Amino acid sequence: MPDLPDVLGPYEGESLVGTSLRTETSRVEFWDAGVIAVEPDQPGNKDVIFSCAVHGDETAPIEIVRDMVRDILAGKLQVQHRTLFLIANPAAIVNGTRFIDVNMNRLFSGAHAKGDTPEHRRAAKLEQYVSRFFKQERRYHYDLHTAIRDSAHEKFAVYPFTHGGPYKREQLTFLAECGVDTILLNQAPTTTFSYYSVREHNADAFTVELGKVRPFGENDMNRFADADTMFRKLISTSELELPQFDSNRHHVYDVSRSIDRTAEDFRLNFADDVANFTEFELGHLLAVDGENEYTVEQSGERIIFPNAKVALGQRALLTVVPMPVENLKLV
Ligand SMILES: O=C(O)CCC(=O)N[C@@H](CCC(=O)O)C(=O)O
Ligand SMILES: [Zn+2]
Repeated sequence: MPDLPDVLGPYEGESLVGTSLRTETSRVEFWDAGVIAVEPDQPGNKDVIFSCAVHGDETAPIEIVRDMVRDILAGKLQVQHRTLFLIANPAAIVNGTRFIDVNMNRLFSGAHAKGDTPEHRRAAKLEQYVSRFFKQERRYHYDLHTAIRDSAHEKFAVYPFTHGGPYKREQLTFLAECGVDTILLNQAPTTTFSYYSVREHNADAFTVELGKVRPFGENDMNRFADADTMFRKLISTSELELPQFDSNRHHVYDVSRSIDRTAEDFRLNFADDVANFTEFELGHLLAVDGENEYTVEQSGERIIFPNAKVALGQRALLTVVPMPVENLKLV
């Protein structure tokens, strides 16, 4: 792994914290290590957050964010809307691991108050930065990730629980333009970063999975070109022009079950190289959690985010079922 300064540039370094720099059209403020706010002199009406490295080994989103920040500072990307970049867990990046002590993406919406690890403290601060940043009515937060496994749908987004509210055509179209053609509808509150921004700040927020986890230097950045182009357009264009919503562009899955690891002897009944969105036959044994066996209950049920190594009490597997786009309540 390259040294941290090579990865994040000087923007992560303590030296800049509390200072700001000017570009031709905006002020760039360094609120904390990896917390960079861009305040255009004449801001448009959107507040946009891009976060990365909630999981420290998910490197492609870090490179995407780093390059946007570099280009803003070099005057190559002129920002029209207030934008906050969050490099969520710099310590885990340095460590080259998903996290130092605990999975940070289970610590939002106040869950950070139940512990005192570096991740707990950082999640609390990230919430404060988001609260300090969001001011205007139109709020967006794209929390960028890459997944541990291969995936039948390379790019997908988790649409956090809407509590019965409608799903937004504009957001589905924006994501599709980013190459994210698959959406998982979460059906319960979670302690993820994206749900926090939805629930606490009424933002359009998503966990966006852009590909597979790879070490620095091994990402084929061409695979992220559409996402990168759209992210840049979003913050540099006063009103983004999107194509008409087209239901044929989207694959939608409803989260059916969330299976937690509750026992030491938890195992998945499929190989490590089985990809996300793989479908199993009705009755197929998916996981064994101590005395409990989890089998496929619905035809078309597929697995997503399987991880037998999660801490006790955490989600080890989701199952999803396809949902016709026509069944969605859209606005
Ligand atoms: O690839 C995996 O197994 C994990 C990928 C990952 O980190 N996913 C997020 C999803 C968050 C959400 O449900 O919104 C996570 O598990 O934190
Ligand atoms: Zn992740």
